[in-house]
Amino acid sequence: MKVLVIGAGNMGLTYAEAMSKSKILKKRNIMILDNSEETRTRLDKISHFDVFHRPEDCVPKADLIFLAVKPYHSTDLFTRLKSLVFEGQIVISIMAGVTIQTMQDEIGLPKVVRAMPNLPAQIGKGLTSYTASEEVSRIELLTIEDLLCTTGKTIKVRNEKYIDASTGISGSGPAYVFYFMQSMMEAALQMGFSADDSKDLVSQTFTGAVELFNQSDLSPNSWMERVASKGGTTRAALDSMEDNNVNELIKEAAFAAFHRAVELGEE
Ligand SMILES: NC(=O)C1=CN([C@@H]2O[C@H](COP(=O)(O)OP(=O)(O)OC[C@H]3O[C@@H](n4cnc5c(N)ncnc54)[C@H](O)[C@@H]3O)[C@@H](O)[C@H]2O)C=CC1
Ligand SMILES: O=C(O)[C@@H]1CCC=N1
Repeated sequence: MKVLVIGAGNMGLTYAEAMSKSKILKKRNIMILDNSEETRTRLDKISHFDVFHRPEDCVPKADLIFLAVKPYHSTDLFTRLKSLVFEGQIVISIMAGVTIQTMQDEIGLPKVVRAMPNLPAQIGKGLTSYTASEEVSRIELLTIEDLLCTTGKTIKVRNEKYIDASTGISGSGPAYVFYFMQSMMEAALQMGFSADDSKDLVSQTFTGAVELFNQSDLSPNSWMERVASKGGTTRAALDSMEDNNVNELIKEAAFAAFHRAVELGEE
């Protein structure tokens, strides 16, 4: 099976690298198409990929076309793909918002998988949700799931609404965690810690808390109660967050991303 990854940015290259290490594909079975000369020059130095700049040289050779360009580049790309694709090819898209129906109509291929990964895929700790058009067979979907699993965990969702929803939770989610980390690092600096110490204080706190959570069946609320003593310091912090409605604001932010994903699909 030959896979063509279109768009070798943060996510496309991550998937190309991960898939190339899997047993499902041989290294030479991954092709990359990117329209940035700078990116292609950089990639040419990584010998295990065949890198292309003209769709006509690679699209007809692919069994599976993995789309990883920004959503606003998709329309031009679809127009170029339409005359080059042939029946039986499968499209996998990780683009936020862009719907299966749009890809079927604009590329002209019925077999489409829509997936939403996240940035920790870069270190094999990603979470990718996915769903497929009914034209994709169960066997094809099993192979695709194996490919998506090369970057971490996968969850199959019922329909595209959940792809947009997971964009608001796991797709954009790493940025919310970094937002929280940035705020805590700024607080540490204001308290007088050095930049290095601020980084250690915050990063080890996040790592430790997440590992505790992962190794137990307790909810985040139960863990919060274990940290907070009555009348103590943590209670003061949690009360301050409650008074400022932080819980609601975080949910509002996740829904903003969800709604933006839906909106991108309508643009
Ligand atoms: N960055 C993230 O955390 C996540 C991104 N995504 C989705 O992944 C997609 C890619 O995002 P990034 O990798 O962050 O973008 P990026 O900007 O790092 O990479 C996009 C690449 O596509 C190339 N490109 C643009 N138009 C092209 C065309 N017509 N033909 C060939 N190559 C073309 C660009 O040169 C660039 O190398 C987006 O649609 C985004 O919604 C999904 C989940 C997480
Ligand atoms: O911000 C974005 O649109 C993409 C989708 C999920 C993460 N990054």
